[in-house]
Amino acid sequence: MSGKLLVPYVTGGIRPDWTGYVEAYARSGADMIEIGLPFSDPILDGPTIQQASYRALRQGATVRSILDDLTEVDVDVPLIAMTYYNLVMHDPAFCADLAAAGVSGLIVPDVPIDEVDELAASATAAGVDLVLLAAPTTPGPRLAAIARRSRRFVYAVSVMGTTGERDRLADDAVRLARDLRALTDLPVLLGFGISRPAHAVEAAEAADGVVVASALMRMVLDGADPAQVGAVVAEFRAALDGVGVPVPG
Ligand SMILES: O=P(O)(O)OC[C@@H](O)[C@@H](O)c1c[nH]c2ccccc12
Repeated sequence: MSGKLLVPYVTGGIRPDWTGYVEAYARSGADMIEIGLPFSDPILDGPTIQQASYRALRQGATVRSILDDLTEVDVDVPLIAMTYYNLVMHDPAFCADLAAAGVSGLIVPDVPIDEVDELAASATAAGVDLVLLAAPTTPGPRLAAIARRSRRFVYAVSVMGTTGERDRLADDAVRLARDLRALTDLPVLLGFGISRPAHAVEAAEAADGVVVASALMRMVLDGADPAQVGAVVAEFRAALDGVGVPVPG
């Protein structure tokens, strides 16, 4: 076992039985699970997660309905919510509601670090870890601040642009992960464009693990059931477990 972390994603409310994906991911070796709370204007998302968000919203998914669904889920794996600031900023109870539903982390990618104080305070008060993101163009001093203020892990965004599948890991990704590793003892997880187990292996040379979303959500949009998507999560798990382990013979 390499100890590399695997964080698969699912859009909350994508199907009536969507929590089945959460359970399948947990059984397939996920270390944490990212739950997208769909928002109508997901500016950082590429076509796959956009489509998943719209589909969930059309089916009536709300923050409330998703958190209610999650209270019924019994998994040992930490749940990390991801959403946009719009859904968070008007609701003083947002972080407390997450905690009450068993969610222990939060990613809000459109809050710049200079404006994160209020949200960070309410997350801390609720016992929710606010995960901050860094990008390949983030300047050094800012990178240090992000590394210092992030909780649970630091999210290293592998490319400038939107979420979505890519053919190969960006060169900048490995450099960013290395830079962050030098700044913090928290795990550094790479995300954006990790679409195949081979990408995860490459990413894990420098990072402590990966976030995988679009590659899984494309399957979900195409109708794959929890067991089928869980099988792909298990492939990522097996690939990461092989990192740094000598090949026998
Ligand atoms: O979809 P990808 O390329 O595998 O990347 C993960 C990413 O989608 C997921 O972590 C996430 C979904 N929406 C986001 C918005 C911003 C930052 C991160 C996210």
